[in-house]
Amino acid sequence: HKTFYSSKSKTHVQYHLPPGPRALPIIGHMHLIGSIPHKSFRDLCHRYGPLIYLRLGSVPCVVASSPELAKEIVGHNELYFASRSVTIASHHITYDSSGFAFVPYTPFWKFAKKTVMSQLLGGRTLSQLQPIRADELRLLVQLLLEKAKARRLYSGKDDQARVARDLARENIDVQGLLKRSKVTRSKFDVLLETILKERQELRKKKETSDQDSIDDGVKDFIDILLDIQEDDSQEIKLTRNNIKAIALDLFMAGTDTSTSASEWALAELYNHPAIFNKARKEIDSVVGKTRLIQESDVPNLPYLQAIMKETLRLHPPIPFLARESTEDRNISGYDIPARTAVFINVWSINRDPKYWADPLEFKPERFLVNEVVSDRSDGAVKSVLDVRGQHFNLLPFGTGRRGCPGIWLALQEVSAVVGAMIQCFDWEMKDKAELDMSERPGLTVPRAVPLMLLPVTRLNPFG
Ligand code: HEM
Repeated sequence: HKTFYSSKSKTHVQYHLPPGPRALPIIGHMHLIGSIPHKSFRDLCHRYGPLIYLRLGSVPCVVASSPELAKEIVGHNELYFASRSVTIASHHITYDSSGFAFVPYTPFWKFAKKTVMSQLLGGRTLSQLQPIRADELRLLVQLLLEKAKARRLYSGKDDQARVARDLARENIDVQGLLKRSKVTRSKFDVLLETILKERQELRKKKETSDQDSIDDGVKDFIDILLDIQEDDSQEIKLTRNNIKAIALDLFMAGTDTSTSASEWALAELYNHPAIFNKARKEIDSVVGKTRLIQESDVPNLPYLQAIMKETLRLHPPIPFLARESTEDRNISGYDIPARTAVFINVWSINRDPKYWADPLEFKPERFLVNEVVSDRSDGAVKSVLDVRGQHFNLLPFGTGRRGCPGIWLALQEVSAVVGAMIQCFDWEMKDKAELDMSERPGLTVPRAVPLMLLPVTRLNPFG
């Protein structure tokens, strides 16, 4: 039992906290967290149980590492754990928390999330922008075909979005370092201001001209946000900073995650040629050999979908869900005081032999037949174990109202990209060794060693 001062009731309250190691003065348990926090959390949970209490500097934290606890915390009690704590760096980089991914649970967050879910990442916008994504995939495959001709290694470095992506990564790597985050933000700001100004000029031109030719009816994220800003009937008036912060949030949350998932998928496929060949057979029989795979093929490719799920299970790009409690809650017999940082260790749940057979093996087959679960107690509705947040032993996208709004986009797009890599190329390594599968230290889970493979053209869908 520990006594805390409660600012709400203005009294001292006794809490029955979850177990944990002994804390040091000032730093608390900081010294126990290594460069890969989700691994340190797993090791501590092995010693002290699936729910532990830590103090990271002055921040009280709870780590949960079982599906049952995940269900109790972010499922049954989701309303009390729907906030996020704001670090100084993330506050600064996201325009003083004017966005929504890294902010607490507030009316603004609700408005922004609703807007993002229904408009920016809603079905209509995503299908309208589908031709742009298809074009990007075509360009990527063409680039790789050229590399294959020249027998050059591909490391993703030719990507035009590299500058922006590196900036996003820079922020993640230096979390907490205010100085660096200021530099990162001002570089982002230059990029965003240019885009906004161009767009506003185009909108003005459109207003003054009656040419329909400027307007193709397709609106991207910035257009939609500017429309909302100009619409006086909206419950909240968006500021320029809000628009920039929301655009940045989507960019930061969507880029490294999708890259990490496709890179890990390709690395696992390289190490498992039988799985690679099985996926290729499926693509050949569904898509054929005369055209490039596209997003709309993905629903007809169950094995490719299983490969994506298995990749997200073993290599969740965001290894733990980071939430904050807004009220005192009792979870599994222990007290979690208000304003405690709460981490759900998705990565360790995904690798726990209690919940998965052969957890460290890359086996997409587990998602085809074996793990069919019943959604209803009468067994009437059956579905294959899914990644969308209803099965608490597999939460790569989180769950509930604070869950990832980019699930549909990510699953479609990353699957199509990986599918194209399987359909069009064989992959070789200079020395034919097994790939190094270690993770790079940090808060997301990129590969420690960049994936360097040589594409060999197997099929040119354009030729
Ligand atoms: C493989 C790709 C992706 C993975 C694994 C992933 C995973 C996640 C996870 C675990 C969370 C936290 C959820 C929670 O706390 O319950 C999250 C939040 C978020 N994701 Fe994704 N994500 C991916 C792609 C994307 C894409 C493509 C976008 C947008 C274009 C996106 C936008 C966001 C946003 C804005 C949030 C914050 C939501 C909020 O705080 O309410 N993500 N994502």
